[in-house]
Amino acid sequence: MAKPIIIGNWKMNGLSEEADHIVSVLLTYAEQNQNFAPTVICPPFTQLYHIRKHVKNTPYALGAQDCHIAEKGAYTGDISAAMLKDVGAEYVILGHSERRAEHKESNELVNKKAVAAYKSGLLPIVCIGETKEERDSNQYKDVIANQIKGSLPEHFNGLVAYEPVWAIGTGVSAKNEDIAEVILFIREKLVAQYGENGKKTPILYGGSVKPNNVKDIFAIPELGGVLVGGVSLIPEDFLQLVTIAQDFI
Ligand SMILES: O=C(CO)COP(=O)(O)O
Repeated sequence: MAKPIIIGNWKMNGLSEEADHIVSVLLTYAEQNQNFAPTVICPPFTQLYHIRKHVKNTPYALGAQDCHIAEKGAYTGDISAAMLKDVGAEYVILGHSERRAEHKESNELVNKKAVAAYKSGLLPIVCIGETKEERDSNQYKDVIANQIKGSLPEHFNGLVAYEPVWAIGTGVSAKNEDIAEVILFIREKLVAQYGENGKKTPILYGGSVKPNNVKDIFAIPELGGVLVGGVSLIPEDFLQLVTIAQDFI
């Protein structure tokens, strides 16, 4: 297995001073350590162009946190995948539960965004995951199956992130056996939908990933990496995840 990928989702955080601080800590680490696990940082749109200049020719890749379905046009306030590519992004997070909840993003919309991302040369990171009510009422597999079927386009070349909504930002990650069960379930669904290609899609876990639980999470079979929120804003802790990932090949 390849080294797990680590993706930091800054969410709506990172004014210039904070962004510069995080990036400078990451760059110092990169100067001192070679050949480390693939690492992606997803700052807010406002920081992408600036950070691009600093991470160019370093091991860090850049991602964004959303994109519009159209390439360009009369969509005031929106940002297209082509624009993200233009400022150096290689990845884009789509269908995060915070967007599904706050902006009522449907599986159909996420699907169209994934197509737009792919057409512009970005790798979509499509987020799926059940709410606490859906887990408690034992509907989580149906929800996840629907999200996979609805959110992933016919031709999909990207990553899937399993983020149970109830584990995000709570400080308490899902139990490893629960994560493991869902990761295998997602793998089955991907193989059913895409055949051989479905075996290659990296499946990530997100939800209160921290230095003290990441080692056990990386050990989960079929897991391709982690999508990290809060800890991505604490560069020393984020880099501990990167260091721990080294041991997983
Ligand atoms: O939503 C997340 C990443 O996209 C997870 O956030 P936390 O790591 O803060 O729980």
